[in-house]
Amino acid sequence: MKRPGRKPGEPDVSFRERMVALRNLPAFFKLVWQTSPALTISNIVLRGLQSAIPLALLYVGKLIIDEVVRMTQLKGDLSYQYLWELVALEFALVIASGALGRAISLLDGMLGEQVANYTSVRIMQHAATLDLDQFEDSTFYDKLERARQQTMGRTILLSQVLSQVQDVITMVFLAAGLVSFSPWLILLLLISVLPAFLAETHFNDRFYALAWGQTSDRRELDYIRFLGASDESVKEVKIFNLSDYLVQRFRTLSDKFYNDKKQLSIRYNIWAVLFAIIGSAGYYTAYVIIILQTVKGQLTIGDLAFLGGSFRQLRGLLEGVLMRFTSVTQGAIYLRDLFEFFEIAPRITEQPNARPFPNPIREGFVFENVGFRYLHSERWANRHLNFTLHAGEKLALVGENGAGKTTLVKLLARLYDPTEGRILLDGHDLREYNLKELRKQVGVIFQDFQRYQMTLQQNIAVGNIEELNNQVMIENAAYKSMANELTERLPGRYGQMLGRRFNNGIELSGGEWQKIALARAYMKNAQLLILDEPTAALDARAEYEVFLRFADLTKGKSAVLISHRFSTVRMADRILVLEQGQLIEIGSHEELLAKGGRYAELFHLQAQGYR
Ligand SMILES: Nc1ncnc2c1ncn2[C@@H]1O[C@H](COP(=O)(O)OP(=O)(O)OP(=O)(O)O)[C@@H](O)[C@H]1O
Repeated sequence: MKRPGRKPGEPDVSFRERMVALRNLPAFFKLVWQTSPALTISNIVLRGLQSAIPLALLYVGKLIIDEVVRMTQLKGDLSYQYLWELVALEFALVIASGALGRAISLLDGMLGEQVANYTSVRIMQHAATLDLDQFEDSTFYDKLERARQQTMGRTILLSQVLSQVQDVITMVFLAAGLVSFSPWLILLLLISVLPAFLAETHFNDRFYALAWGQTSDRRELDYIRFLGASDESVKEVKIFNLSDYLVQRFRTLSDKFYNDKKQLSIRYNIWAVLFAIIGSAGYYTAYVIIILQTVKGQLTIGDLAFLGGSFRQLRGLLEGVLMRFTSVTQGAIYLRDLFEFFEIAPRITEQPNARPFPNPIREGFVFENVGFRYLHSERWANRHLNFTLHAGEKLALVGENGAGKTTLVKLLARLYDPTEGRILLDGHDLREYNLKELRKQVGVIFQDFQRYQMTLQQNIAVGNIEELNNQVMIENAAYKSMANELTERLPGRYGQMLGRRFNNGIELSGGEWQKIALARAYMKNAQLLILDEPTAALDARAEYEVFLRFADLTKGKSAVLISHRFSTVRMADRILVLEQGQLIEIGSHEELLAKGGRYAELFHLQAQGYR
């Protein structure tokens, strides 16, 4: 049933749905258990002990009062021994309760933090298995964001659920005592607390819907906060004078969140006060009844203290349990987001009996009518691609911006699978091959490569992280890409922290970063090397040298180069010209020039610029 005031797409958190969400709790506790069995068990045992203490305290209190009353009515020599024993017992109980409470919150804190860390690790691990296009989908991002938020929230859920169980046990103890005197008091208790519980459920539902509806706006808010104060954006923010605009946008969004939440919070608190009055009225009705019975002599003064105390505590606990119930179900609903995220499965997977990747590649890659369309896009980024990348061949991709060059190499590296057609490698569909081996054998350096805020050594080693400590290999790769020249001016040499984010980090120029990225390509002995604009940031001399080495170093291996510079492109064996995702020309530099087609036109255009 849709409730009034609900926006389309907002989740409907009915009572039933809350109960259903509770089904996530066992899975959650499994996760808690996996995190630390020892902490989990200790926590449960301590809480079990703690839950019996309130009843014991009340009962000893009653015995003390009854004993005091009895003694005041006696004449002559009095024996205090029993009384002092009772007082000592109560003292011991109070001390035990305090110590247990501390121990429990210590365990809660430790366990909660471990659960948060463990969940973060699992989110990272799972995210790493997912496909590139899943990351390019904003609904996926929202889910990832909600899953991430779970990690801290779950610490609270954990202690809430455990406290809930503990309080229910305490209540059973207290109720047992109360029932033996007058069962209907329990009924009165339930009736007085119920309205507050229903209101709580309703408002929690509204708060969740509000948070749910704000997920993507919140991402924008975080993004603006980041843009407004980060080393990456500060340059442009200053030059374009963006600060006021960003602040304004931040204010608009954050004010909207604030106002939405404020209205709901005010309404919630007004209702909460009203229902608390009903709860108190119930308590005092019961109290008056107990007082009257005591006056009539049906109950002792100790009974009065015990029953009054039990009832007050029971009411407090019941209220707490019912209120907490809604936040526990709330937490369980958020857990659903977390577990749903874990359920997202990658589509780019390998079959159970995947083929080993050929080593060496014998024939090469054959594109058979390959087409690719991005998710949610009407346009084909690649279409009707038919060509062969022969084993050992160096192929260059040329085309205007948006022609589909990067998309083509992403298909080749199996970051996406073709929407139509297929890519064969040595006669078999690329999808049939072992994916891990494929990732090892196909090396790609993208134009938007990462500048890791790590040491130079780590920055190069990311190309093959298993060799992180292989100094010889790293220096070799650096030599091949000319990144080695850089080390001469880095005080920390290969151990030098790069970037500005961390202490003593040194920032590099665009071309220097590019040489490091190139070194990554040499870190593994891949059979197919794909370089997407590998020299765009290099100066002319560096570019020339890089390519001399490249041709030499990749002898016998296949390579695909994307470049807008014809000085680079002409070194390839063959050149493939793309236009609007389609292949329009293919051949060697000389052949294409002789043909006088699009390639020749683009080539002369660039050459003219240099004249
Ligand atoms: N992740 C994406 N989601 C949706 N569309 C995309 C995505 N990436 C690229 N496109 C679109 O696909 C088309 C081909 O893009 P591609 O990046 O392959 O071009 P390109 O030839 O490498 O361009 P450039 O020379 O500018 O790097 C473009 O129209 C682009 O807008």
